[in-house]
Amino acid sequence: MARVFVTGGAGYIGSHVVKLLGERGHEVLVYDNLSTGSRKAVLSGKLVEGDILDYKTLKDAMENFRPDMVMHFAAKIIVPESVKKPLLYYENNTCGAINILKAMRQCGVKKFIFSSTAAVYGEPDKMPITEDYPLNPVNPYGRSKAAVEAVLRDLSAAEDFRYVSLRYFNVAGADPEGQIGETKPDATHLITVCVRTACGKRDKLYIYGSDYPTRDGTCIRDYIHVMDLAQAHILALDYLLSGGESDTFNCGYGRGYSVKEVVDEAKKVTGVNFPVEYAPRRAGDPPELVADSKKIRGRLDWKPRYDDLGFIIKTAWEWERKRV
Ligand SMILES: NC(=O)c1ccc[n+]([C@@H]2O[C@H](COP(=O)([O-])OP(=O)(O)OC[C@H]3O[C@@H](n4cnc5c(N)ncnc54)[C@H](O)[C@@H]3O)[C@@H](O)[C@H]2O)c1
Ligand SMILES: O=c1ccn([C@@H]2O[C@H](COP(=O)(O)OP(=O)(O)O[C@H]3O[C@H](CO)[C@@H](O)[C@H](O)[C@H]3O)[C@@H](O)[C@H]2O)c(=O)[nH]1
Repeated sequence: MARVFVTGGAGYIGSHVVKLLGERGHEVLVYDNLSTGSRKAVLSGKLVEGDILDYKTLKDAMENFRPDMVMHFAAKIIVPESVKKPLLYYENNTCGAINILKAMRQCGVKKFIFSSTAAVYGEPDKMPITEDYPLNPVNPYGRSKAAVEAVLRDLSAAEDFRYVSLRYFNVAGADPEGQIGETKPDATHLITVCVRTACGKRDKLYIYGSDYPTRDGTCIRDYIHVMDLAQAHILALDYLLSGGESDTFNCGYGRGYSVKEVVDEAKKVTGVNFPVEYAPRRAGDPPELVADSKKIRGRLDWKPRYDDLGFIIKTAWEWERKRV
């Protein structure tokens, strides 16, 4: 049993991890400013409303809770927004993470799990992507996260501090038990947009770019079910608690779907032939991102349960209809 301080635990991914932590008997404190998260999504432990950029409130909350470990989800996450507002991203994602690491040092907390991203790789010329592929992010969001990874490597080399950095690919779907899911009204993620358009909450879906060098001209991504990702966090926690060294793992299934393939599957799963229109490319989008996931499967014994695009869309669709 561990005491886990979870920043961003009221958000989409964090809330699924918090649910699983609670089910495994871990003690949770969620620290979240509720900018995109929601109080109702926190199914286990307590919530302290605070900003990671507010050092005093952050440190006090950590000091009072005395965690064994920090899981850090709080971040700004929208690639095109990061292109328009880079300072917002560097401040929240890079400075915010440094604040947490400083508070951890002051409170004597030495274990950290970081929400990194496939966006740190940029536009690799080789698929699938292994963890040792050189980092060359092509947008401020990816750079704001790659900067944190550099800090983590240096800190781990210099001090008694160990971390796991999980590089998520495209996270989608919802809790199969239907308790939580994506709630952000302005969510931009493809599968969320598909099911919201199928529900009639949006008029149409735009496919951004049809001239990429891919099999059908639309971007390819590796979509991972949010509950399989949550399970990866539990394994990373066990790994660090049992003395594991600092390490980095891709979180994806290892196969990619094009935007068009996802849209077609969403029409099939929902049974709705929702309106779709082609639009110009979106700034900052790499053509293809597919994980090589051998490392996490081998070293953490990660066994995904929901590796099925139709099932991922189905859980997102059921969640979306329930909250109509
Ligand atoms: N969704 C994806 O596909 C994806 C892919 C790769 C990486 N990630 C990473 O996963 C993490 C969680 O993403 P998500 O999809 O759940 O996003 P989200 O917006 O649903 O969750 C982020 C949470 O952090 C909180 N937050 C943001 N800034 C904060 C601040 N300054 N202080 C305190 N709380 C703050 C928000 O209120 C929210 O609850 C992020 O670090 C993101 O970069 C997400
Ligand atoms: O309405 C839409 C929404 C998305 N897309 C396309 O679908 C693909 C996936 O886009 P999206 O679901 O917005 O995810 P990404 O931009 O790939 O980024 C997500 O996945 C990254 C990891 O791959 C994470 O780092 C980011 O936080 C997360 O937002 C991209 O080609 C988009 O251009 C559309 O064509 N229409």
